[in-house]
Amino acid sequence: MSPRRSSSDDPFESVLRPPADETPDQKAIRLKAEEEARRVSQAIDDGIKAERIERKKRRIVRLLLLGQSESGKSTTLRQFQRLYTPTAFRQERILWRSVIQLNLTRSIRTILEAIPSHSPHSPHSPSSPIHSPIFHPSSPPHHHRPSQTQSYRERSASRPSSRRATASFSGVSPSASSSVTVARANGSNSQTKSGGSVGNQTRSFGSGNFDIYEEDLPRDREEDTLVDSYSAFASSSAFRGEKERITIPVYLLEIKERLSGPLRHVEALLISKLIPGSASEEEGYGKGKGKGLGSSTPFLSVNSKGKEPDYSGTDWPWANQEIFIRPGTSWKVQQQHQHTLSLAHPQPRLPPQALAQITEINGYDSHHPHSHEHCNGLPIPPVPSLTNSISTASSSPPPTFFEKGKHGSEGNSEIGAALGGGERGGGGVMDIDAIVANVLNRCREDMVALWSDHTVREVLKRRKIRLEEGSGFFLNDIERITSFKYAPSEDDVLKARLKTVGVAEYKFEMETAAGKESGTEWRIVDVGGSRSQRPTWAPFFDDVDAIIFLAPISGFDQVLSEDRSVNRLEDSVLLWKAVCSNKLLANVELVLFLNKCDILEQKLKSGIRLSKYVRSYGDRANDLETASKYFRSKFSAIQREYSPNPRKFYGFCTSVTDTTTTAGILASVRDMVIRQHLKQSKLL
Ligand SMILES: Nc1nc2c(ncn2[C@@H]2O[C@H](COP(=O)(O)OP(=O)(O)OP(=O)(O)O)[C@@H](O)[C@H]2O)c(=O)[nH]1
Ligand SMILES: [Mg+2]
Repeated sequence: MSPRRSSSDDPFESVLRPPADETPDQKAIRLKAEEEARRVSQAIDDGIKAERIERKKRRIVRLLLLGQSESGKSTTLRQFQRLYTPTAFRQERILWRSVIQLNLTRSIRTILEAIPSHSPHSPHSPSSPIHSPIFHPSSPPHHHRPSQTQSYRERSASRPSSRRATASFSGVSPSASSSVTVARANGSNSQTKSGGSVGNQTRSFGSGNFDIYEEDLPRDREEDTLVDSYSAFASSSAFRGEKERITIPVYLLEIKERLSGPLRHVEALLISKLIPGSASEEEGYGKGKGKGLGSSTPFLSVNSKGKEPDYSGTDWPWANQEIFIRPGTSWKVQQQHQHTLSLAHPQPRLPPQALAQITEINGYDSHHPHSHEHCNGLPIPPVPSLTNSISTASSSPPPTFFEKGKHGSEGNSEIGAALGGGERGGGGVMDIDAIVANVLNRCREDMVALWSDHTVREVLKRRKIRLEEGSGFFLNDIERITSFKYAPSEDDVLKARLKTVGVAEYKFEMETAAGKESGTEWRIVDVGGSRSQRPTWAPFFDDVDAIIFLAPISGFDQVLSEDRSVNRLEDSVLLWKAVCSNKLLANVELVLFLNKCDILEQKLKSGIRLSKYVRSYGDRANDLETASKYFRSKFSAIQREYSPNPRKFYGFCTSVTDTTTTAGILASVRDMVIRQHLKQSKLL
């Protein structure tokens, strides 16, 4: 085949070919024009290159934080802030108080919901509230062991035998060399409520790399049966041993009744404060779809008429939903505004530099279906200014919650009046912070009693609710957090949980010596990690210098809260594969944080065997060191196998809530990223 014929296959050739009858003059003109076109094209290329070099000279480093929801991305961001912009971090600390109060309130609510309520046959049904003559909140409840008890029997139903389950995940080919096998065992007491429990799975799942063993019954169904089947008056005084009856003392029912209303009210206030026009993310299941937060919120109902809010039933809009903040809502700015309005607790204004750190990426957000003006597809009416609308008698002494010996639902009425203020009259203004602090302080004793009660611990254990391992755990700090003077510590801010939805880029003008020396401006991009959020990541893959990928390896026995059919560890591995194999990221440095090692260690020490969930772990020692080494080698093998170009493996075992260890790791990451950045600048 002649070259001429071959080139005639090119559709451009006939167009670009010089005319056969071209004169020498015409040829000279054509060549000149072509030369000029080449010069222009070269100038454009040079311009682009110069711009890149200029940007690199300015040393703007862009770091992307990736990983599943609750993996620790935002916590890592906060660690960067703590280390490199300490002044702003210190000044922002107070703004986290509401988040921490909300985390605590929700943990208590989880406990309250775990305690069985009144039996339909019990005289302690809601229509006949408990008035125990021997109970007084000022005395520690555990000093009283009322003879009258309620109990429930754990169902001793036989469970189906182990069955091996497999299913394939699209886009990821199984690989023997990087395989991790995850198995699940029966009744292993190894699930946390907040992360979703493996035991809730009703269907099999897995991939070539993950073989999941499903042996449990669906947890929710089992628990419902547990609660429904208790008998009103058990004769046993305490426990009859494992798998037997637990008696629920009356004082616990009283605490439950006293706390439920006020805490829901506090929750409503805090949510309204953090996200006026609150929205709930429309994902996962078992979540209250179609319910907007409008004028029928408990807060508004108590506020407008001073009557007691109705917290019962399923109308509670946030009952099963995690609260999130969209970057576009600038909750810190919002809170700052509310603090400025506050009369009871005025706060200093944040310096503009602290506020300017939050860069909103509105162009992206505005296309997102979960815009903050909508809740589950329904428009949300604007929420009136809360600070101005809560009226109470600030000049009169604080209302006494328990001092008049009121119990049960009357306690709720009183606190409702204290909160709503309609009945109390008075012309003062009490801000949300003051009301929340007041209510939490008054609930303090009950909350402490609840969390320290061994019946409660047993109920939680039976229900496989492990709050200690979940996000936003503050139950060991109730006294401190419910004090009127409570101001969050650095550790508190790092432990606080606030879900991210959307994408936000944070600019770091380094305050510290280390940062200044490098002369580098850092831009850290934090993304939402839940499944519905992941399509938002790709637009940020362009022009990124490094990625910190967080894989919470403690999640080997948990499932995703947004999809309870997916094991957390399996999800992390699949995500890691996707990131490693992404062509856009082929030349990006990847840093892996095998995170939540502290929780992993706790789990292993408590006797949970990793090999029950990860079959390929085999008979290795069930300790942190061996487990983290094992995970490191697995993740490293995946990177090696899936990366389009060879790249170095940077893997760290982390607990990003721990300030000391994380400081060293972030310093190494920073140095490595800067070194790579400089190298690339020189290459340009
Ligand atoms: N004990 C412990 N808790 C951690 C660790 N890392 C993060 N957490 C906590 O886990 C919770 C979730 O962390 P986040 O940083 O909010 O998770 P995220 O990846 O940003 O999650 P999304 O915003 O939903 O994508 C927070 O309460 C953190 O304090 C860790 O290493 N150990
Ligand atoms: Mg986050």
